[in-house]
Amino acid sequence: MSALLQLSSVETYIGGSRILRGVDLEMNPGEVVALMGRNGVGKTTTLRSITGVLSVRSGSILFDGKPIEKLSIDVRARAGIGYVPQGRDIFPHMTVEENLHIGLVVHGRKGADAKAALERVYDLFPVLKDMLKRKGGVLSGGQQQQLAIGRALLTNPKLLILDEPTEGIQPSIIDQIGDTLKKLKAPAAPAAVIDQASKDVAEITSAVKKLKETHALAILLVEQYVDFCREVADRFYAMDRGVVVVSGPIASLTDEVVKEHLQV
Ligand SMILES: Nc1ncnc2c1ncn2[C@@H]1O[C@H](COP(=O)(O)OP(=O)(O)OP(=O)(O)O)[C@@H](O)[C@H]1O
Repeated sequence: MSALLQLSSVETYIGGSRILRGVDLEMNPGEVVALMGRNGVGKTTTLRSITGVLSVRSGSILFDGKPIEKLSIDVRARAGIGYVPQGRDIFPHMTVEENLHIGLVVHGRKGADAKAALERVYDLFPVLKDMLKRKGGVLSGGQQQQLAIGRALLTNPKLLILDEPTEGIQPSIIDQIGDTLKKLKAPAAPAAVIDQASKDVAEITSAVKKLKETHALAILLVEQYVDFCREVADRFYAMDRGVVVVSGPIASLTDEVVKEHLQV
């Protein structure tokens, strides 16, 4: 099978600093790949180099067999690269419907074509159809992520890039907060918070799994939450200081690897 995406020796600079120091990464069509690593090692920079938000200094990026490293963000998006940035980037004061319509307008989809694209998103994420008139900002974290993914799907991407889909709702962190609060003898409130966080992560997990089952779509996700990666990814890459230090099938992401390369 020929690779959908291939990064070879990619070097990217930010303000004179060499942030990526020769990244090699490959994805096949339909694969879910987790890009992992501690804070500041270059994961988001790698994603931005692929989408074109940052330009690469040297090395090559092939998408569908063609070099894309010199193309603009728009051209890469039209070639089939969909991107959901960190923080999801939805408009909190606009309704779900308006958020999706903006996606259609930006990508020039109209009429029957636009309607079909929307129906596909509603089929995948029925909760969005139930909440069309709600403001984006009042949705739960899991629902906001579905909205952001839904909007990115309106371009019919071959590759969907997700930057930290569980960001801000990691139960491990909330658990710790919960434990601290429990020690302060206030168990009621944190239990509710933990329930919501687990629900959000469950929703995001199921959204990614659903995409995996129903689309010939490859997904590259940056994620620090190891259990989530083990649940959804086929393979992983772990980065350290601007290079990939270990990669393999997700089953080879052992606790030792986590301890050596991922744990803070
Ligand atoms: N706009 C910027 N200006 C200067 N340095 C930056 C900028 N953006 C990122 N960096 C630096 O580049 C390095 C890599 O950042 P990057 O965001 O790619 O890391 P990351 O692995 O995604 O980590 P995180 O999980 O913290 O986002 C960091 O050391 C960061 O300080």
